[in-house]
Amino acid sequence: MGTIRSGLEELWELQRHQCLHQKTLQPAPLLLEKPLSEWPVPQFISLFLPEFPMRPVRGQQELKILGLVAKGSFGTVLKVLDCAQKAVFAVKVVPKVKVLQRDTLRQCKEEVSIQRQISHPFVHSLGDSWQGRRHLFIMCSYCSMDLYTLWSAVGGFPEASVRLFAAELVLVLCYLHDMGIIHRDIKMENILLDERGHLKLTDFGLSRRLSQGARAYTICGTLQYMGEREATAGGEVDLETPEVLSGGPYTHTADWWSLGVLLFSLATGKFPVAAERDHVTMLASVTHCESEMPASVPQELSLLLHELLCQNPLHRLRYLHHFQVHPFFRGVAFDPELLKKQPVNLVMETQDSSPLESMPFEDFDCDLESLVHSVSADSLLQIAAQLET
Ligand SMILES: Nc1ncnc2c1ncn2[C@@H]1O[C@H](COP(=O)(O)OP(=O)(O)OP(=O)(O)O)[C@@H](O)[C@H]1O
Repeated sequence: MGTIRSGLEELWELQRHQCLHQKTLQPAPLLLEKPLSEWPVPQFISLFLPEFPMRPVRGQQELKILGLVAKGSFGTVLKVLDCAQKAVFAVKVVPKVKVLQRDTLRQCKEEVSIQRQISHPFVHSLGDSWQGRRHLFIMCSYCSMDLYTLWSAVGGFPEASVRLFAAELVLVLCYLHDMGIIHRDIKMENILLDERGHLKLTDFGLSRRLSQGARAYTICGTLQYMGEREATAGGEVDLETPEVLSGGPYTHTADWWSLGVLLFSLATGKFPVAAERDHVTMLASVTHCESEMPASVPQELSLLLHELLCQNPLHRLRYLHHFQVHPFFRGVAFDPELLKKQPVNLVMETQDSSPLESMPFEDFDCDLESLVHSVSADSLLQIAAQLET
C-alpha cells in the first residue's frame, strides 16, 4: 500500500505544470477514479461506509480543479468548480492509506458525521462527502480568507473586531457543547471568513461527541502535530489547555481555554506563551506562566482573557449567561442574525490590500507546494499567470 504513488502527487505535478507553463490557466479535471462495481464490496471500500458513499464517475466529472488551497496534516484542500451548480467549493482530499496508517478511521468518519449533524450560521457545514478507490473527499463551500491569514497581515485587531469575533465564537461553542460536541482544535487556521467577513468554524477532524459533564483523556490538538508544523509553517502553533496537556481528564472547558488563547492573540498580535517542542515542556510553560497582559489591552477585555485562560477549568467562563453579563460584551446581542448584520470593517479593508500582492515575484523559483500554506489558490494562479507574461 505504501508504495502506491498517490493520485494526489500526480495532481500536484499536473497543477505545477499548469501554473508554470500555461498562458491561460484552464481548470484542471478532477482526478477520476475507476467506477466501483465489485460485489461483495471490498474492504478498502466498506471500511469507509456509510459516511463516505461510493459515487459513479459521472458525479466526479462535474467537478473541475481551479487550484490548490492548502496542505493540511491529513489531506490536501483543493478549490473546485461544480459545473452543474456553477458554484465554487473546497474539497479536502484524504488518502485512505494515510487514514489507515495513522489509525484515524474512526476519527475521520466522526468528522463527517459531526459536520453533517450540525447547522449553525457560524459553522462551516458539510456540502458532500464520498470516496474513490484511494481517496476520501470532503466538500464544503469555498471561503477565500481565514482568520490566521488576516491576523498575519494586520497583527493586533481593534477592540470592536475582537468583540464581534469573540461573540460569534461564544455562540458557536455554546451551540456545539449543547449538541454534546467538543471541537478540540479551536485555532485561527480553522476559522474561515465568509464573503462579508463573518466566521465559519471548520475542521472537525479532532472533534468528538462528549456529553456535558463527561470527561475525555486523549492528548490532542495542534501541539500533536508540532514537529510537522515547525517544518512546514514556521513553528506557529496554538497553546494547549493545561488539563489536555497533562493527559486529562478534561471536558468542554478545554475549548474555552483555546478561545482565550485565540482572543489574546487577536487583541495583542502575539501568542500568550511561546510554542514549546513537546507536551511536557509545554505543560510546564503553560502552568508557570502568568501571561503578561500588555497595557494596551482594555480592562474589560483583559478581565475576559484572564477568566478564559484560567488554570482551573471549573473556574473558567463557559456558559452563555457568563458572557451575556460580562462587561466586555456590554450592549452585544448574542443573536447570530443580528451579529451577521454588523459590518466587519477590518476584513473589508484588508481584502483590497492582501499581503500577497506585495510578494516578490522574482523569488518564485521554489516549490509551489510550500507556498500553498500561506497563499490562496487565487493568488497562486495569479502569480503564476504574471510570471508567464
Ligand atoms: N472551505 C474552505 N475554503 C477555503 N479554505 C479552506 C476550506 N477548508 C479548509 N481550508 C483551508 O485548508 C486548510 C487545511 O484544512 P483542514 O484544517 O480541514 O485540513 P487538515 O488536514 O485537517 O489540517 P490540519 O489538521 O493541519 O489543521 C485550512 O487551514 C484552511 O486554510
